[in-house]
Amino acid sequence: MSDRVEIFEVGPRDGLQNEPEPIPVEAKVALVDLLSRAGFRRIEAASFVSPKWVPQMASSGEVMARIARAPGVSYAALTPNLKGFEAAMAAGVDEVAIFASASEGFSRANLNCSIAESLERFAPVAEAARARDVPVRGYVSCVVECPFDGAVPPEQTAHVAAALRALGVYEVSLGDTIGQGTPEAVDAMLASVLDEVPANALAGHFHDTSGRALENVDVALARGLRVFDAAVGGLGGCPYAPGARGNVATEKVAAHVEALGHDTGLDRAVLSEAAALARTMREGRQ
Ligand SMILES: CC(C)(COP(=O)([O-])OP(=O)([O-])OC[C@H]1O[C@@H](n2cnc3c(N)ncnc32)[C@H](O)[C@@H]1OP(=O)([O-])[O-])[C@@H](O)C(=O)NCCC(=O)NCCSC(=O)C[C@@](C)(O)CC(=O)[O-]
Repeated sequence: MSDRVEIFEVGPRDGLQNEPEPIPVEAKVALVDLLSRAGFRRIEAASFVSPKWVPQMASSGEVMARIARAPGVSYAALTPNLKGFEAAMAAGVDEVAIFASASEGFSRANLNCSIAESLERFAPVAEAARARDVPVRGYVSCVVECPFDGAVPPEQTAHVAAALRALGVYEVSLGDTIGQGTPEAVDAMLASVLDEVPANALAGHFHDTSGRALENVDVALARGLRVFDAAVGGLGGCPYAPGARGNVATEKVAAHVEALGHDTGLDRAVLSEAAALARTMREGRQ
């Protein structure tokens, strides 16, 4: 078996957004530039959210202005509303992401509104993106477990994934935001989501809080998913999800899926360099 597995690199955004001390723009740019040489097709480099909510991402425009864009790489950013979308366009972002939650508790904590209200807010973003021919990705957070509401029923995740698809997202990334998903729970969730969205329009986004991320990658591979979000060096966490730790490390996922016979198209030597840089960014505060 040698089919392609794509790793969508989220380190510069999901990885760094939770860092408590401001990281200098030069360091963020150096990380993105290194990742640009590693062979990713897509790198989430920025987030145009309220700086009051996520101060670390306030420098996103500057980061986008200073990175050396590699041909063929799509540089992505989160955009929770039209204000974020316009800022992302001004910064030259190639694709945007809207992000909903499968649980009401996390939706309130992360976006200050209900799931239904968040979907209403995303509609004009999706419409504006369509008008400009900008691809839109969708995230669903807390797909199996929520730090506020507990276990999330699979149908609830499927409902939100379907709603994002209906808004026109080309891919729905399913987030085990706090990394508490067991392989059984992830499998049940995927079975339900696959009734609504085909595997080739889904991505797995696993945090490694409980050390089960690779098992969950295996479950998702068996269900036909071929895209996984990961953060180089295992950076990460979500400021509005208590207990959320790092995203699964990119180099770990790459080694794992390559050992299973999949091709990632990544340069593992450059990836190691990027992981070392990511670790120094995190260790800067230890
Ligand atoms: C959605 C809001 C804005 C609502 O926040 P709000 O306070 O309800 O909204 P508001 O409209 O009243 O705005 C408050 C202030 O923010 C400003 N503002 C408003 N929007 C923007 C914007 N786009 N860019 C810059 N500024 C903005 C706005 O202008 C105003 O400024 P003020 O008048 O007070 O000076 C807020 O809740 C927010 O920014 N939330 C984002 C939280 C976030 O980024 N969380 C982390 C990302 S999600 C995640 O990590 C999960 C994921 C995707 O990785 C998958 C997984 O693992 O599950």
